[in-house]
Amino acid sequence: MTPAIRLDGIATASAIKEELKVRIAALRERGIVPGLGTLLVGDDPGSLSYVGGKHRDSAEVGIESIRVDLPADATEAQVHAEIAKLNADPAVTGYLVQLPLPRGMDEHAALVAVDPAKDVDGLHPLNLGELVLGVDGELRTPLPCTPNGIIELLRRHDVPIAGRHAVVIGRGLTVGRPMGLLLTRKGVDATVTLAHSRTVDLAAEVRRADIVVAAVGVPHLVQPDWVKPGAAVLDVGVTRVGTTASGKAKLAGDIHPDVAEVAGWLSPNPGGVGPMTRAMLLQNVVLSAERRLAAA
Ligand SMILES: Nc1nc2c(c(=O)[nH]1)N[C@@H](CN(C=O)c1ccc(C(=O)N[C@@H](CCC(=O)O)C(=O)O)cc1)CN2
Repeated sequence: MTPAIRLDGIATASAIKEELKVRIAALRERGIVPGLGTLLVGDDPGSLSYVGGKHRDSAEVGIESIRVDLPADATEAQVHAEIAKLNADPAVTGYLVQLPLPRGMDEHAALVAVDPAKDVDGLHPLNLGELVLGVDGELRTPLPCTPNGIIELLRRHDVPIAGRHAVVIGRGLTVGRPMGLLLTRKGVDATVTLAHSRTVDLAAEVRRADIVVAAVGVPHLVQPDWVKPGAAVLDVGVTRVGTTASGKAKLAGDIHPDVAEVAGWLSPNPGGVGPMTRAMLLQNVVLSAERRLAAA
């Protein structure tokens, strides 16, 4: 069998960024300068790298950066004080609280405290609620970045979705749960199985899938003999499995590399879903600025 077509997140995100540059220039011409805020608490190496990437992307397309970093021992009161400042700052079109927060900190309380109109992660309960309620209609709220990036990656590679069976592995807030909602929206029209750690026979579920989204953080969980020949496979989970001789982090995805011999399409990891997550974040900032202009 021919090896899987690569679902290239870097090239696709690049194309999206070029499209966004045009919209950002139009906003700037009308006096609107889009600004992305981030709040990072602690020094988790993954989070530091992801937040750095978000600001590099912003600079590339003409979005201003407002970056707030707090130490890992910051108090919950300090975190909420920074959230209040970001809510009030007119330079911040939209912002996000980078997850995970340090152990013991209340993530739900932090997400609820974000002004829903500035939530560019689409993770505020009101915006997630709109996604549930508006599953068949036009949405005016931001969509969660990773699931939206996955749909966009599939669409831009002409992977058929409507009527196909998708198996999503993982029920987390940022990927698994919203992924099921996005895949079943009118116009997307997949049939979804949402699998998790208590799923009885995960391999059997995955074998029935035309589209597999793995977001659990278990290195090489999905084996080649689990995958239906020709399926589209998206590798979302990342685990740091050590360091290279030069001190760089060694990363492993949820998909065994030999799946490339069976799948029809495969997203590399890194270079697949991660850059698409960042592109969808920029898109949410632009949408938020455009909505504000339309409402003025
Ligand atoms: N507030 C949020 N926190 C987190 C989210 C989220 O959507 N909102 N999702 C994940 C992490 N994530 C977003 O922040 C994210 C993950 C990966 C990448 C990325 O660009 N990955 C690159 C590799 C980067 C590296 O080498 O470290 C790739 O896959 O090529 C961006 C964002 C949890 N937290």
